[in-house]
Amino acid sequence: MAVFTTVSPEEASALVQRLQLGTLVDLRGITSGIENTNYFVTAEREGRRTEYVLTLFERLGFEQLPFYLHLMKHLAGRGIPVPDPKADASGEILHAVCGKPAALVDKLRGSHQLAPSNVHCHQVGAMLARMHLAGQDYPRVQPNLRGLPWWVETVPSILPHLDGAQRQLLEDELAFQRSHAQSPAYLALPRGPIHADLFRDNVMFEGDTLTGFFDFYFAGVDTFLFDVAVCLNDWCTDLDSGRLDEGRAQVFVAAYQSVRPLTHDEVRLMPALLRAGALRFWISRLWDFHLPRDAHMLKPHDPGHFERILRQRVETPWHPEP
Ligand SMILES: Nc1ncnc2c1ncn2[C@@H]1O[C@H](COP(=O)(O)OP(=O)(O)O)[C@@H](O)[C@H]1O
Ligand SMILES: N[C@@H](CCOP(=O)(O)O)C(=O)O
Repeated sequence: MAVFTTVSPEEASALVQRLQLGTLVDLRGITSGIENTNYFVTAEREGRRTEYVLTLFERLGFEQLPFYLHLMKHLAGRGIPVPDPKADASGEILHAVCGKPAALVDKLRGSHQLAPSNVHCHQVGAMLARMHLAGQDYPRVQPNLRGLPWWVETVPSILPHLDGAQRQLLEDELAFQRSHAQSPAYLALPRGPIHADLFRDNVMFEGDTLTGFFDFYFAGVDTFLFDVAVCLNDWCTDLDSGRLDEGRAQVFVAAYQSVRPLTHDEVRLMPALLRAGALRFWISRLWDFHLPRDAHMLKPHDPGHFERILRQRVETPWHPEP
């Protein structure tokens, strides 16, 4: 489960009061998730109950968090359905609970769509593009902290845990991505704040209607194409084989392009970015699996899934239809 830090009702109650949200009526640990401690918090004010999500950040520090929290506020202010962080009387949205950095945000309505069809891919694609456009005037800058420099730093600690074929694949792909990242076409790709982890379990639907995106704590300034690739590798991928589902992928990209058309180079570089998106999550899953922080408390995701996806993307490059 992902409650690394136990929050008492007294501590949660003090926060709820400080944020002038009424009185605490319920506090429930959330057992999914792998990064942070999360609780559902219910508060009552003037006879009305509202649900929030309390997150205690277990890896990120006070210096990195303003980028994520203000980005959510910025996007929420522009009509993108993302949780709005709650401020105290002085306007501060980054709090401290149990000595850890913490935030309290709106709980989004709905549930995850874990078996997405074209209808869901269409909505995520269009909303992703809206989010990219809405983020373009966001003034804060922070790189994607799970980008190339982190891959380069992390791979040596993972290699001893792999067999020969896996080592070869990881080293070859890292070399390819390092060289690709120097190419003029890559360096000229459109950039801005991206979510960078918009998987099926970070999006909510009510029925077939998208109600929001959450979990912005891997966001950063990076190429928009990387965000599209991360989504295609999850929303439009057959989970057993790792193959891209051509139909869903075309729908996703067409919906994205109906809001923000891809440039010629974005279309051209799609295969390399699909590989980058697969590599990023293969590395983080291997890292969580072989070098866990607190093994009894979390269930690492299967790294083999992204190894399969990476092999598929190398063998079968994919471009969207014009
Ligand atoms: N703002 C939110 N609204 C509704 N549910 C949320 C929200 N934030 C988190 N959750 C729930 O908590 C779970 C774990 O959150 P997540 O951000 O994925 O954790 P972690 O960052 O630890 O991986 C999600 O799968 C979702 O069910
Ligand atoms: N989406 C990533 C893991 C990140 O965890 P999250 O629970 O914060 O989304 C993966 O599937 O490896």
